[in-house]
Amino acid sequence: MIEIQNLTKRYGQKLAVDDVSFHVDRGEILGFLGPNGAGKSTTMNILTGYLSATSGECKINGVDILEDPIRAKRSIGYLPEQPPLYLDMTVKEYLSFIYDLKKAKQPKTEHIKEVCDVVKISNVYNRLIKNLSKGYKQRVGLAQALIGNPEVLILDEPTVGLDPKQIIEIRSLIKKLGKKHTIILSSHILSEIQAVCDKVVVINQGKLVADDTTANLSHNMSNDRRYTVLIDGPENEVYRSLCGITGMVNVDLLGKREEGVYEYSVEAEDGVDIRREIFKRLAERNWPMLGLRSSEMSLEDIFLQLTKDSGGIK
Ligand SMILES: Nc1ncnc2c1ncn2[C@@H]1O[C@H](COP(=O)(O)OP(=O)(O)OP(=O)(O)O)[C@@H](O)[C@H]1O
Repeated sequence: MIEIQNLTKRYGQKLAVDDVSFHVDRGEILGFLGPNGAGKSTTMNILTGYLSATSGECKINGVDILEDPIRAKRSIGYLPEQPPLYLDMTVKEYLSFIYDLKKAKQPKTEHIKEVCDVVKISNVYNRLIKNLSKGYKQRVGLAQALIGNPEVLILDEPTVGLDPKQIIEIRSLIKKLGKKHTIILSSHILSEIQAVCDKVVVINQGKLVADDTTANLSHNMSNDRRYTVLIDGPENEVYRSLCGITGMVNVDLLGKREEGVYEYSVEAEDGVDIRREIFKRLAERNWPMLGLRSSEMSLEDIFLQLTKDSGGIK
């Protein structure tokens, strides 16, 4: 659906995007991550036809954005970080204006009504945009992206500046939209990417440093087979017992969590699943296991690791 091949962009001497390739399949929600100045906006601007590339290809639905921008743009709904709203228009006037600009083909009144229903702004249809809350303005921004029913949605930090309730609402709306559209979502809120996206692409200093599913990234980058275990039992004996398990590489006592209850970090040899053996040993000694969780890295840890040379994240 979206195909980016060897994309490079130079601003004079500055190499902003350096030979980046990735693709997004139909119906996927892709998270696009990177620290400040990594080249995200440049990539998105090329993808949406606002900037030309120095070299490389960008195809939307098989159409090259540089060769046939008008056709390619028909498949794209774009919500920039600052939604392009005319504040002195009502929602109705604005969406009607956008409909005309995009030369949308759907029956006008029905289509605008349908879009308003999807993003839940029908109740403010006749209100001036400047009087709407930030969350509602963002929904109007999403509505303009949806006019014309484009297959691809490109959303640049769509939840920036919203309160937690609005963030949850917009996120679930994006998830819902993902059922019908292919979406690229740029965000610096990592939990958002983890909650909403199927796949994640990370760029750093113009280069692609990761392109995988969120689950795979977290799994592959983790020091495989690490768990945190919470055990009700005498600390030294439990420690020794855990150390004695075949395939155990390391046991660390993390600390006391309740009276008589201690938390341990355990690590097994590659390819060895020690969970059952831990359970059996503890059961034999009648030391209840109160919790066992995988210590796989969060997307936040992965992001920091992948971009650690760039001097901080946005
Ligand atoms: N018009 C321009 N002329 C020269 N350099 C530019 C121009 N636009 C961007 N850059 C540089 O290119 C690099 C990539 O910028 P870009 O805006 O794409 O990054 P970004 O990942 O979107 O960052 P942010 O998260 O801060 O928006 C940066 O070093 C930036 O300073």
